[in-house]
Amino acid sequence: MSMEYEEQLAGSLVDSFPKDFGYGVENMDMMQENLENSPSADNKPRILLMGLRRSGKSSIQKVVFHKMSPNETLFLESTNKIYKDDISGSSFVNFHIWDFPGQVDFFDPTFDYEMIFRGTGALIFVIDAQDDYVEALGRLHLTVSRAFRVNPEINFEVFIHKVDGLSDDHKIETQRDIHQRANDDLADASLEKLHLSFYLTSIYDHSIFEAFSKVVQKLIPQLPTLENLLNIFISNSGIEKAFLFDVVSKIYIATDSSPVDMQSYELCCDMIDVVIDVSCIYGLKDDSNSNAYDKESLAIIKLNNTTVLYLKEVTKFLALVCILREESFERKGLIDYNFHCFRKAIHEVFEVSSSSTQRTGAAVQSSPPSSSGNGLARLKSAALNGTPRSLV
Ligand SMILES: Nc1nc2c(ncn2[C@@H]2O[C@H](COP(=O)(O)OP(=O)(O)OP(=O)(O)O)[C@@H](O)[C@H]2O)c(=O)[nH]1
Repeated sequence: MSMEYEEQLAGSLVDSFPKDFGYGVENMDMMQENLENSPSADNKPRILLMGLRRSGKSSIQKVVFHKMSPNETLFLESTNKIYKDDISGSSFVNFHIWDFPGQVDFFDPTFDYEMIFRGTGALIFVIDAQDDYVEALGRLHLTVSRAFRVNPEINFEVFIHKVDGLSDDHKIETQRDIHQRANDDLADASLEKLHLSFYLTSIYDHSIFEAFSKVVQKLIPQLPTLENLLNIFISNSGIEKAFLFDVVSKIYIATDSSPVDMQSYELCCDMIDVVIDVSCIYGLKDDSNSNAYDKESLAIIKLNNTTVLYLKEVTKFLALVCILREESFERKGLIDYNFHCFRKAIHEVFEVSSSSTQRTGAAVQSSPPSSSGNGLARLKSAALNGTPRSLV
């Protein structure tokens, strides 16, 4: 079985990867040198955060990528200029997020929206669901129609945000209404080809991480290969669900093809918090070079409902988190062997993709989170400001 498994994994690596996005791999030193000399080193894909004033754009960015606790966002000041955030220093996901001030004036000659939209992978438009959203819908239409004309390849994502203040019925009704009106506006403008995806989000639960995961996944050209590897891994190991997580942001960059249920995702996010917290408190060595998340990172949590959570390091940025039944965990040797093959395959996937991005000069993840730099600081702050939920 194991040989077959390796063959299947190898087979699935034959896919060729589009070369426009770059992601993290582990043997980075050589690559970093090349990149520093590369003129296009800063040519990273862009995710734009747009929406009316106070809709929650900066909060989303701070909570997801800077581990700010949701309550602290109450004190965020209004953004007055475009804030460019390069989150690639400590995360697998290698892109820029541009947070726009509430009112972007497309008619302002100093605002070169063509240049901005041309290099954009995804445009997230945030609508405050607790407010009257008529004005926001008008703005959404103006923004996406302009962007679409400049670059029809952009993924248009609408976050119906702050839904923590809404009842379940109200949430569904708001989503239906916004969906209907936004698409009617597009149909009136003969823009039926422009596809909008909608998400109900809040920074006070995991919905914002889940939505961001889906946005980011659409930008990962290797996604089908990753899903394929995860499917093969879980079916040969008796595992029920597996997520490949970016540890710092807790975005899952891929999962197997069985449906994602929110509780499983939350459980896995919480496990990452626990592992990093415990590692920060008890796992760091005295020298300042040690890292809270490293090659040795591994955790097994047995729940009282015969479920086992299993976390293992895959790369400097990625962890595999699995949910399985206790009886399947009895074959831990098999799971570990299959994991070994899976890990090897993941490394090959990103080595192939990074060597192809190097050849084309596109951006790749250049600096792993050094213990003294951003990475550890963020992991440490993750430990201090983990998500506001306790273990489910
Ligand atoms: N209830 C609730 N409040 C939120 C949520 N997200 C953000 N907020 C609050 O919304 C307010 C505005 O958030 P910001 O992130 O500053 O909004 P912004 O869109 O960046 O605003 P500008 O910089 O003015 O464009 C803050 O008080 C946040 O605490 C959410 O999911 N739920």
